[in-house]
Amino acid sequence: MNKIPVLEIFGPTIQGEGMVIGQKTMFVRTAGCDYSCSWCDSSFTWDGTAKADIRQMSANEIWEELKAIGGEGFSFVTISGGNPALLKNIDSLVDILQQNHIKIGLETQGSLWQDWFNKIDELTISPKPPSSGMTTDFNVLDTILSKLELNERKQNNSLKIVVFDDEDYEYAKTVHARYPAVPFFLQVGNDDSKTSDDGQLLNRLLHRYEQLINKVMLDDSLNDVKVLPQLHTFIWGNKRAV
Ligand SMILES: C[S@@+](CC[C@H](N)C(=O)[O-])C[C@H]1O[C@@H](n2cnc3c(N)ncnc32)[C@H](O)[C@@H]1O
Ligand SMILES: Nc1nc2[nH]cc(C(=O)O)c2c(=O)[nH]1
Ligand code: SF4
Ligand SMILES: [Mg+2]
Repeated sequence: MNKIPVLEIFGPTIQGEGMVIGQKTMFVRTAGCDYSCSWCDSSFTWDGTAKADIRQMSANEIWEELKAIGGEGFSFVTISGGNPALLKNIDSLVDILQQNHIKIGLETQGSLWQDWFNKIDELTISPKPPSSGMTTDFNVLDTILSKLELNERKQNNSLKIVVFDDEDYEYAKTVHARYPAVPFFLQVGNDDSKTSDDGQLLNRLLHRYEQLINKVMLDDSLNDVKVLPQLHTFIWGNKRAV
């Protein structure tokens, strides 16, 4: 079957995270994940609660829907999930987007490789810290990062670690020390990703952002790093598909 399981197609919005934060983009969110992070803000992609909303779509159908929703108002598409790296046939979607001169971002956790990673313009790998309950297979991560390094295309890669607590922070330092040449982002963890009280959430996240900044500023082992919030949560809270 040549279809891609899709849960959401939305935008244009801004990329709220990481290496191209602020970028105007459409999103394609695939269903299914090989992880089950304790704090996943998109758990509906894998926990069965949105099973009825999954659509099996061809790459062409996804492209048509992107145009139907986004009109002429986009030149960038971000593929996220779930873990899009579970899906070999995203290759066909990547090809269609490139034929139409659309730049492509990818969000994935670094547990699986696909050859189509080589065609992604802005590739974010987000290994998971201890608080997620997941364990990083550093052999796999090494392989993925060395494949990207060998890639001749001039693409941009980055590592982005979400931090919830001190143990996560130490984990982030380990990852940065292992791959010092890869652009490195720290992201504030949202520990209340179900609340609909946007005001309270904003206060909480701003406070946590300040704490993370303060910590990094005093830390000589994290110098060439960028510390970011999830900008979209500041604006839209925990709302879905924004
Ligand atoms: C929902 S995931 C989907 C892509 C891929 N599975 C991954 O984890 O990289 C997209 C991004 O959201 C981050 N994320 C998920 N839950 C979060 C939370 N509660 N707070 C902050 N970031 C979160 C992930 O770490 C990842 O960088
Ligand atoms: N605006 C916005 N930015 C994002 N960056 C990463 C997202 C994701 O869920 O992968 C995301 C998202 O869902 N919305
Ligand atoms: S890897 Fe990403 S989508 Fe999968 S459970 Fe973790 S945060 Fe959620
Ligand atoms: Mg998200």
